[in-house]
This record gives sequence, C-alpha cells and structure tokens, in this order.
Amino acid sequence: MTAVVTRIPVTGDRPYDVIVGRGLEGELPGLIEGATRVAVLHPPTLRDRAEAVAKAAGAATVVPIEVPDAERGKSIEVAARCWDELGAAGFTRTDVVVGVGGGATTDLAGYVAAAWLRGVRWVPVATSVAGMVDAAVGGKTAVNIAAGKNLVGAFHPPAGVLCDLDALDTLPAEDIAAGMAEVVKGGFIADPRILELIEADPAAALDPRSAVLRELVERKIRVKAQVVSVDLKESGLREILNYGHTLGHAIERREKYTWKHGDAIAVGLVFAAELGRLTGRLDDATAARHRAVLESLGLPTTYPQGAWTELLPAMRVDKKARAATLRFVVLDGLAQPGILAGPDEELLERAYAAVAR
Ligand SMILES: NC(=O)c1ccc[n+]([C@@H]2O[C@H](COP(=O)([O-])OP(=O)(O)OC[C@H]3O[C@@H](n4cnc5c(N)ncnc54)[C@H](O)[C@@H]3O)[C@@H](O)[C@H]2O)c1
Ligand SMILES: O=C(O)C(=O)C[C@@H](O)[C@H](O)[C@H](O)COP(=O)(O)O
Ligand SMILES: [Zn+2]
Repeated sequence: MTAVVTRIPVTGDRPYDVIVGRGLEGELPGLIEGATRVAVLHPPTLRDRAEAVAKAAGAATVVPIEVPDAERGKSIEVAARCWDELGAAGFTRTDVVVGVGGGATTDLAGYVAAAWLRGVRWVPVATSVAGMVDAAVGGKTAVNIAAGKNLVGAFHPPAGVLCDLDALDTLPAEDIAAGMAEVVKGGFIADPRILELIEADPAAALDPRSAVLRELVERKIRVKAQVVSVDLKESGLREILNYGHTLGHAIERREKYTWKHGDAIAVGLVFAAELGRLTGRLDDATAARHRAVLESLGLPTTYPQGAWTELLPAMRVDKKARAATLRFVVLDGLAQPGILAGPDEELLERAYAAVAR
C-alpha cells in the first residue's frame, strides 16, 4: 500500500508546502535543489535522525552542526557559533540550512538562515508535535534574550516543511502532550472539530500511531497555513495564533525556560479564556471547556498565586503590545478570535485568579 502524503500549501509571496506523511526523506533533494552545501542543525537527541536526513539530502558537502537541546539552543551565542561554522564551510547564497528537531531547533535554524548573507534557503524537518503543527510553519524564526522570549528574530519562510510522523515514535509522551496545547489553541481560534476529536478520545489524540493524531496534526497545520498565507508579518490576522501566549511566554521566562512551551501555553489559554469571560465576550461553558480539554490531555492549567507581580511586568515585552498598551487575543465565541486592548491591571489580576493555585 502506498503511504499517504498530504501537502498543505502556504501561499503568498514565497509559497511552499507543508508535507505530512511517513518516511519523507525522499522529499529532501527537491527542496535543496541547486545547493552544494547543506548545514544540518540538530540537538544531541536527534543525532541519528539528522545523519539520516543529511544522507538523504544528497548534497556534495554536509555541514553537521550539533546545538544545545531545547531552549538552551535558542540563543544568540549559539546562533553566532552556527554562523562561524557556515563561514568556515564557505556557505554561499545557493546553499541550504536544514533544522532537524523540535520547535526550538527549527526556530534557531530559521534565524541562522534568515541572517546569513541576509537570507538563505532553509528547510525545517520537524520532529515534535509542536514543531509540526506550529513552529516549522509560517516563517517566524527567533532566539531568546534576557529581556524575553523570541525577542530577536525574523520572518523568513522556509522552502518547504517536512513533518515525518515516524519521528514522533521517539518523542517523549510529555512533549506530545505539550505540542497538543498548540493544537487545542487551533481548535478554539478556528477549527472546533479539533476539540471534538480530542474530547471523544484524548488517549488517541496522544498516540503517535493513531489516525486521530494525524488528523489533529493536519487540521492544525491547515489553520496555521491559512492564517500565515494572508498575513505573514503579523500586521493583523496572524495575531490570533498568539492566543494564550501573552501569559504563556511570561511563565516561560519566569521559569527560566525549564517549562515546556506547550505547558506554559496551556495555562495561558485558560487565562485568556477567563479574560474573554470576564469582559462578557465569551460564555461560561466555552471558557470552562478550555480547562477541561487541556486537563484531559494531562496539561497544566494552574500556576502559583504569588507569581502574579512578576508575570505582569514580564507580559509588557509581548510583541502585540503597543506603547504602554497591552493587547490580548480573546474569544468572542468559539472560533471567533478578537483583540482586547488595554485591560486594566485589576481585570488582569481577576483573570489570573482562574489559574492561580
Ligand atoms: N516559530 C513559531 O511560530 C513557533 C510556534 C510554536 C512554538 N515555537 C517554539 O517552539 C518551541 C517549542 O517546541 P517543542 O516543544 O518542539 O520544543 P523543543 O524543540 O525544545 O523539543 C522538546 C523536546 O523534545 C525533544 N525532541 C524533539 N523531537 C524529538 C523526537 N522525535 N524524538 C525524541 N526527542 C525529541 C527535543 O530534543 C526536546 O528535548 C519553543 O521554543 C517555542 O517558542 C515557535
Ligand atoms: O506563528 C505565530 O504567529 C504564533 O504566534 C505561533 C505561536 O504558537 C508561537 O509560539 C510563536 O513563536 C510566538 O510568537 P511571538 O511573536 O509571540 O514570539
Ligand atoms: Zn506557541
């Protein structure tokens, strides 16, 4: 039986496909066509897979670059080391950067490619749920700095995205769950069928070999692809993809990036739902549904009460803020995202009570 390959198009000035399937190595040569050198960035956890990817690429010269795992790799120092390695290899504008790993590694690889010679081609080979359904799609690339999460980066669309579901066989269960937070986000902002599928069978949603997980992955990719196709640079619509992220990023920073991104976003989603509810925009049942769906996947929905005074200032570096005005994505109903601009601090603290423990 022929394995099914799904191609989800991202349109706009620099169109590409997000390719979902199993055993996708054969897709790589087409994506790196014309390159003499291919740099393969990967964390230690994905060394074997990166070697297989490098071999399948078939480039004359492969430059393997091992980077620190997870958020430790998303730093300007690590990016600078990668640029040194590209320089030593004589990397030119026809060469390609490939990032093999989860969202942290592909965010780094994309940023390395975006800045090298002011922009060379790159291909994310996403190996985590969060990477496949979100990070590798849409061209947002970044590193973290002391002031906050993803504060230095670029919009730099890839040449194509590979989502080989076989990779998920080795992904730890807690990372599958964390990635599902971004899938749940997609359910609330645009595709409620996602929520129904998870509610019907949360165990199947977390099983990397299930048809349910594949459908969830593809549905969430379609949500993101449709948004970034019309608003690559987040001048409006793309902000909806940041649902739950204003508080989520503040938690990640406060935890010094030891929390998984998706875990922090799960708490942020419950907070954002409560903001919608308290402002009379979202009904009680839909707000409560956030906590129920996330908890059915084993995701956290609470954070310490005493952290609030640190989280509020941390939220001020959110990229959606304008001057002193904080802006939050909230829901006016299921799949009806909108913006709440300039809520007062008392309202924010009341919403935080919904997640405080
Ligand atoms: N650019 C964007 O639009 C965007 C969107 C969503 C998330 N992100 C970013 O992505 C990151 C979160 O993504 P993530 O959860 O994939 O994080 P991650 O890259 O840190 O991966 C999580 C862990 O899973 C491991 N891993 C990944 N794939 C594996 C596999 N197949 N087998 C075994 N282990 C594997 C990694 O080594 C790591 O330890 C955050 O930095 C977040 O800011 C970016
Ligand atoms: O693609 C987007 O746009 C998103 O907001 C997706 C988020 O899931 C992702 O975590 C993104 O990196 C956050 O972007 P930021 O601009 O808030 O750093
Ligand atoms: Zn995210």
